[in-house]
Amino acid sequence: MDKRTYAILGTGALGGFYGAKLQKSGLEVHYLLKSDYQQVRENGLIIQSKDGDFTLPQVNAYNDVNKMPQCDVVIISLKTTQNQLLPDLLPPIVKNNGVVLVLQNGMDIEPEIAKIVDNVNIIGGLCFLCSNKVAPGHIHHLDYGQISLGAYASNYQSTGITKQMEEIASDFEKAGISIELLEDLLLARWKKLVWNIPYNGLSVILDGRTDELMTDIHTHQLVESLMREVVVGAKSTGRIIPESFIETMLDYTLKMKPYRTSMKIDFDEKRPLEVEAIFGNPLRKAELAGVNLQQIRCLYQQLKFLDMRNRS
Ligand SMILES: NC(=O)C1=CN([C@@H]2O[C@H](COP(=O)(O)OP(=O)(O)OC[C@H]3O[C@@H](n4cnc5c(N)ncnc54)[C@H](OP(=O)(O)O)[C@@H]3O)[C@@H](O)[C@H]2O)C=CC1
Ligand SMILES: CC(C)(CO)C(=O)C(=O)O
Repeated sequence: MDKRTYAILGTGALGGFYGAKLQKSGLEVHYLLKSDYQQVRENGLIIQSKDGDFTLPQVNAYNDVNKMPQCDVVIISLKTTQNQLLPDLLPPIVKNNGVVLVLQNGMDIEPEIAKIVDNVNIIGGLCFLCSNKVAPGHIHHLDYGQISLGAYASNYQSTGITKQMEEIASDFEKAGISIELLEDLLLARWKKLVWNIPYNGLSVILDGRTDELMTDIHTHQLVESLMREVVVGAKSTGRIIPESFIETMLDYTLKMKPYRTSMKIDFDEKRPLEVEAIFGNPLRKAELAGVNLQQIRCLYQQLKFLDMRNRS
């Protein structure tokens, strides 16, 4: 096959970074933008990265999906708070039998995509990336970058490794992004939440960076106890996360450069928070299985209040 073409639905901290890396490796990439459209169309993208800075003076920039070509792989890199737009944004650019690659944090996004487009391969990707958009078309990649990929099948049945996953992994690896292929997407989503639920939630509620949450004994204990509750949530849906994974996530965060989580950045910028995808959906999933995740519910309720007050 010819080289695969990529569309980036939401050219921000994550989509801008991965899209630019794919383009730099020689692939054709088409970027959907909103407020940065004019700037990026005229000046391209600037990537400031711990792995080496680079600029792409010319990119295929759009502010309307109807002007974009259909692409082999459509990467969803909007904030989940904008996913209500997907019924309009996705169908025009997805190829029959193409791939929709969901690189967003949270749970239960893929079933929503499956309702919007059929005859596509839906793949979820969990990104271990620390990246911020610091100005229009200017992305600052601070740390990490690895993606774990899993294919979606109805009700998150485990699928094995698909041909499309291997092809995407090959494109990303050529672009310098390391990829892990997984057989069970639901397990991968729960594992990512072991990080996102405590740190994203507490960073907003307690107004703290990751290093601050780790050095104080009380917040360190709180983080750990929330991680354990995510493990209980995973178990309620038949997914087992080993005890050692909690240690790995604590260690990963200790070694991370002091980081303002993406949810904290959204809060500080008075943007909507991804509360439903990261907290509401896993809570409801566990509830359906008869399990009440009390500590996570407590975070959810506080975040809903803070989010509403912050934007009113
Ligand atoms: N940043 C990171 O390091 C990580 C992020 N994630 C996840 O990735 C996802 C994306 O996050 P992130 O990249 O940080 O978020 P950003 O806010 O940086 O990027 C989202 C982009 O989508 C654009 N957008 C919004 N609405 C539209 C629209 N209607 N048409 C076109 N573009 C639009 C925004 O443009 P505008 O600014 O003009 O509104 C923005 O540039 C989230 O689910 C997040 O949790 C996961 C791991 C790490
Ligand atoms: C875990 C992390 C930092 C990416 O590795 C993230 O997902 C976030 O900031 O939301």
